[in-house]
Amino acid sequence: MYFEYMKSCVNEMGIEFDEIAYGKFIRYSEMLIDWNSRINLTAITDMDGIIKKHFIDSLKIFEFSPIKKARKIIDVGTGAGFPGIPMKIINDDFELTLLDSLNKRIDYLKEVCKELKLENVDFVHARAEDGARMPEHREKYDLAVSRAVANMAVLSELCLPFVKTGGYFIALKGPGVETELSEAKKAITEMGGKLLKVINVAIKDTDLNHNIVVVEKIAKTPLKYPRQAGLVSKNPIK
Ligand SMILES: C[S@@+](CC[C@H](N)C(=O)[O-])C[C@H]1O[C@@H](n2cnc3c(N)ncnc32)[C@H](O)[C@@H]1O
Repeated sequence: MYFEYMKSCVNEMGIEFDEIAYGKFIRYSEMLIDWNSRINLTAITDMDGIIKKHFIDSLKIFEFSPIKKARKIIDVGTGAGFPGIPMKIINDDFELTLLDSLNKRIDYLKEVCKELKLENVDFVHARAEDGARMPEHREKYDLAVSRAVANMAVLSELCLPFVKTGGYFIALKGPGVETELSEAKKAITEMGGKLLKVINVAIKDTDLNHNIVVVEKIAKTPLKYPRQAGLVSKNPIK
């Protein structure tokens, strides 16, 4: 029912979309609804909402086309797998790490990836503040992505330490991003980042207007960051 809709949204970004990918999205939506009755994953439970507000919203990240070249991507605070899993379904050319601080969500993500036969996916149960201090994760990624986890100042401290110099951190944001960005200038610079661009995207057949905030990593993050869990959100860098 949503095949043509998804195909046209994805094709618009210069990416192929076929029945196999569509079948995976449908199975993913079924698992999301099923697991959501036992563990809290999402407030959006109707098919139309899942397709547009979760799947297409996540895939809009490819509007910034240089990320098609990323080979190692981490999704910080992935929750029910957004945006990481939709990205992986339509483009299998990268290694994906899904990080979340809630173990029940990690269990669910493992089941989804097994069921959808998604390969080269790693699962990390940790707070981002701790994960980014682990040598196997620190400055090891071409791209860190995150949606609906924290404001830009906090998120920059949580995500940029994972990114290699020359890589990107991308936050998927709703309206009102300008205020957040003006309050995050210092945090982005401190973490070795530079705001590259904000891409405004519309989701077809909805009134949703979202923003893809692209930050380039231009220098190493000082070792004192991220600060310990609790401090980052309680006392954001300003
Ligand atoms: C509102 S949900 C958003 C989930 C998903 N990214 C989405 O867009 O639907 C926020 C998620 O971030 C996780 N989270 C919040 N703070 C975190 C932190 N410091 N480190 C790791 N995960 C965190 C929560 O456990 C939750 O799963």
